[in-house]
Amino acid sequence: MTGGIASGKTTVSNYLRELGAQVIDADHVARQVVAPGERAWRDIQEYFGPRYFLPDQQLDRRALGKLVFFDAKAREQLNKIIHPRVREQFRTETEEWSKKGLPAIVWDVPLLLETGMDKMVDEVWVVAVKEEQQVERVIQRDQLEQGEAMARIKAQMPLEEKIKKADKIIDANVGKEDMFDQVATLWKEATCC
Ligand SMILES: Nc1ncnc2c1ncn2[C@@H]1O[C@H](COP(=O)(O)OP(=O)(O)OP(=O)(O)O)[C@@H](O)[C@H]1O
Repeated sequence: MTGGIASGKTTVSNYLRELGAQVIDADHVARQVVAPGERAWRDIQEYFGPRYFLPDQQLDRRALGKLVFFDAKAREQLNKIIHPRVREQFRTETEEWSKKGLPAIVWDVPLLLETGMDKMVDEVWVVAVKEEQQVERVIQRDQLEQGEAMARIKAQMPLEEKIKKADKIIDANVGKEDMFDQVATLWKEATCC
């Protein structure tokens, strides 16, 4: 499952958990793989240096985030370090959960299409929200100015492109209850028979 910023991915994945889905969350995995001592943590130290680490050895996500927002080469390098580890962790966790006989496993990955991870799944679900609605949700949730919210939205792959690659679309322009009805139907289809 994927979708733009503040489209409703977390809301959908929390509901999927209620329905009994096992959800693997990319934000969580991305934090796991840079934990002190992990391979990506070591690679980041080697390439970016100690200034991007806090006194307790944790990665200074804010400092590194600032750097890669403005520096495309640094961003590319960081992605090169982190993405393979994230993919590996997804594969391992999925194998473990599959052995337990779960009917389906949901990957909640904001950059599913951008990173090519869509090639690793059976079905791509896109949580789709109109830009006006998205701007409103970003402004409200993150307390941002309109321009800043817009800049974040524009930095992402356009919704039309995501929709082209989707097997299933969740319309997130409607209220939560209506959105949950769609999710319940998709979950039933994916897990039945
Ligand atoms: N169908 C909906 N109707 C109204 N509000 C919604 C709906 N879906 C989500 N929201 C609200 O929109 C905001 C963003 O939703 P959510 O955090 O689930 O998005 P997200 O895609 O996980 O965001 P991000 O990737 O930026 O963390 C939240 O405040 C959430 O309560």
